[in-house]
Amino acid sequence: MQESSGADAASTAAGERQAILRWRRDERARLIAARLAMASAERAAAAARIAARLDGLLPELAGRTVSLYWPMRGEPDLRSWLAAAVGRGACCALPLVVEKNAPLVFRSWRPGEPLARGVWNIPVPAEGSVVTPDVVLAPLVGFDAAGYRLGYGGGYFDRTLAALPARPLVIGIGYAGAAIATIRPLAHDIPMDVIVTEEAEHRRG
Ligand SMILES: Nc1nc2c(c(=O)[nH]1)N(C=O)[C@@H](CNc1ccc(C(=O)N[C@@H](CCC(=O)O)C(=O)O)cc1)CN2
Ligand SMILES: Nc1ncnc2c1ncn2[C@@H]1O[C@H](COP(=O)(O)OP(=O)(O)OP(=O)(O)O)[C@@H](O)[C@H]1O
Repeated sequence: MQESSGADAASTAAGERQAILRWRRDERARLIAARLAMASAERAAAAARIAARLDGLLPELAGRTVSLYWPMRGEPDLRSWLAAAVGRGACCALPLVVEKNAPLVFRSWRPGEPLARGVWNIPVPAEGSVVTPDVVLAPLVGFDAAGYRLGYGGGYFDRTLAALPARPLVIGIGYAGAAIATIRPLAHDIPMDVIVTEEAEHRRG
């Protein structure tokens, strides 16, 4: 019957989605553990190489608004790059979860300005004004050759990029070891324009 095969198709699709979400949860755990197993000197060396690539990709920072992130769980630490970017005339910003399952908000921040604790205890600007970045550096847990990013599973960057009035330049940031064959993209996943690791720059398309 028409209805029952439609219902079967819908439940197959829902089952497949559940399987993908479970698989992603396991991949996240594996990739985060691998990253945390890197020696801190190795992570720092990789971050320095990522920073040098960013300088090549973003030679002109004056007047641009760039969102970064406060590193956690072994993410590449680009805070000294942020300080240098401010020195070159960029407005830097950090993301903030203002509401669960809603887009992120970006607040301007420069070294020395006060921080407060956000979700997961992530430091967030206490006072910065809300800005709309034209470059977004999105930390990633995993990525694939099509430019899709796996994050911590909150869907925050996808929601944020979907909600911004104009599409910023989106740069995924991670270690070369975060490469996987596919993140098994779903309809809501928005690919990065470029993914930068210590080893390479992967451009979409
Ligand atoms: N350094 C850094 N800051 C960042 C991000 C990031 O990836 N890195 N974010 C990038 O988005 C935002 C925070 N992202 C978050 C993503 C998920 C959850 C969270 O509560 N996750 C659930 C699991 C969700 C699920 O699997 O359904 C949990 O851990 O319980 C919290 C914050 C903003 N700040
Ligand atoms: N634009 C959107 N609108 C509504 N829900 C969304 C949107 N984008 C993502 N989601 C939901 O968020 C959930 C998590 O998405 P996903 O697994 O892609 O997160 P992530 O990219 O790993 O996390 P994050 O960006 O927070 O680091 C999914 O179940 C998805 O349905």
